[in-house]
Amino acid sequence: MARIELVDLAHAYKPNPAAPADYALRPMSMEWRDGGAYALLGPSGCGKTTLLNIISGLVKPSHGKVLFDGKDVTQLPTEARNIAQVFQFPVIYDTMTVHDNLAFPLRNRGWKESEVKKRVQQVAQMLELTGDLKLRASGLSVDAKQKISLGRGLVRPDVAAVLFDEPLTVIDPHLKWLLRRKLKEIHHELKLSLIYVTHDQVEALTFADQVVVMTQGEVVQTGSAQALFEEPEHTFVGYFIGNPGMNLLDCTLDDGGVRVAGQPLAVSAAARAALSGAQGKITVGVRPEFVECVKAGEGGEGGDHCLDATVTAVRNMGTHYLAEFQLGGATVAAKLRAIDAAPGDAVRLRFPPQRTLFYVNDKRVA
Ligand SMILES: Nc1ncnc2c1ncn2[C@@H]1O[C@H](COP(=O)(O)OP(=O)(O)OP(=O)(O)O)[C@@H](O)[C@H]1O
Repeated sequence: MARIELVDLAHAYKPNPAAPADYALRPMSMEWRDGGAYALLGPSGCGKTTLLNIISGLVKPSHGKVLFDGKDVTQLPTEARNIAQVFQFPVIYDTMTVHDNLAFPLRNRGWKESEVKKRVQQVAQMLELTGDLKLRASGLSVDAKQKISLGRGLVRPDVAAVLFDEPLTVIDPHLKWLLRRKLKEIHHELKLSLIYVTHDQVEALTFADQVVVMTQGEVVQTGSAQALFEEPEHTFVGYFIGNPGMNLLDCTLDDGGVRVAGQPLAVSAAARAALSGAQGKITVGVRPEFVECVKAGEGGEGGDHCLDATVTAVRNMGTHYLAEFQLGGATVAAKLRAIDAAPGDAVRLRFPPQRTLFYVNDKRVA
């Protein structure tokens, strides 16, 4: 297992990149700890695969270095990096048994047969493949074949890292749910360094200790599921994580507070200080889980943290109501335990100050 450092890393597929948009990966530096489980999460085209391929050695970066345990591996080919990889589609030997497929990476490195047997049993048990060990891979379903690919990726204990590129794409939804949790348990047990590319937030948040969120070739935040949910450092993280994502509303600075859709919204002293003199686009963010709905004319004690809005939709989701409101030209979503209003009604929406975040040019300031 290895600590992985990315130092001033950047990559452009086109020659002579000039503008930031010319880069598939914009300049970044970060360190991933030995034995950590990391997910690279972002929409299609944001640069996840480029970053994974730079770590595996399939792509040589145009700038910067990749270090494994302090050793510069940037110019080393994939086979000299001591990594395991699992791809979207199964990569296995159809004519071999499941056992021999799992044993292959170990036998290739000269492991004793008794040790091979022990390790294969351990990995097969974790992936619930024990009953299939004697079967020929060719007769198995695509799900089972992909489990073998996962097993082959996880079987060597001495790799620098195991890299996964959307490995659950072909897996049936129910098994996908089980495997996500399984991978987390396996990580806990085998303590391998895992790097996992996905565009699926549930997959990333279930599997990883740390999620690296990317957009347009840039890493905008690395954090735990809780940090990404509660304290998104960038408006993209607020929007991309959560279902629905964070409410993000344009606002203007006002004496002692801000204005949202022309209405005053009181802010904390800390937020006021952070916003004072801000230049550029100012955005207020509050997650649908934290928005409160009170009747028009009522604001209770927190009246100055309320804004007038109109209900546009209410859906009963079984565990909660998902309500939508019109606030000026913007839409605000709220997940509510109960709602005493119907579409067309005037209400007040309360943004609790401790759950209300502020962004200047998309970066969080308070
Ligand atoms: N070999 C290549 N040559 C030129 N441009 C490329 C190449 N590979 C990727 N790109 C471009 O680099 C950018 C990042 O692509 P990348 O595949 O890394 O993103 P991704 O987040 O993994 O997307 P996806 O989930 O769709 O694979 C995209 O604009 C893509 O078109």
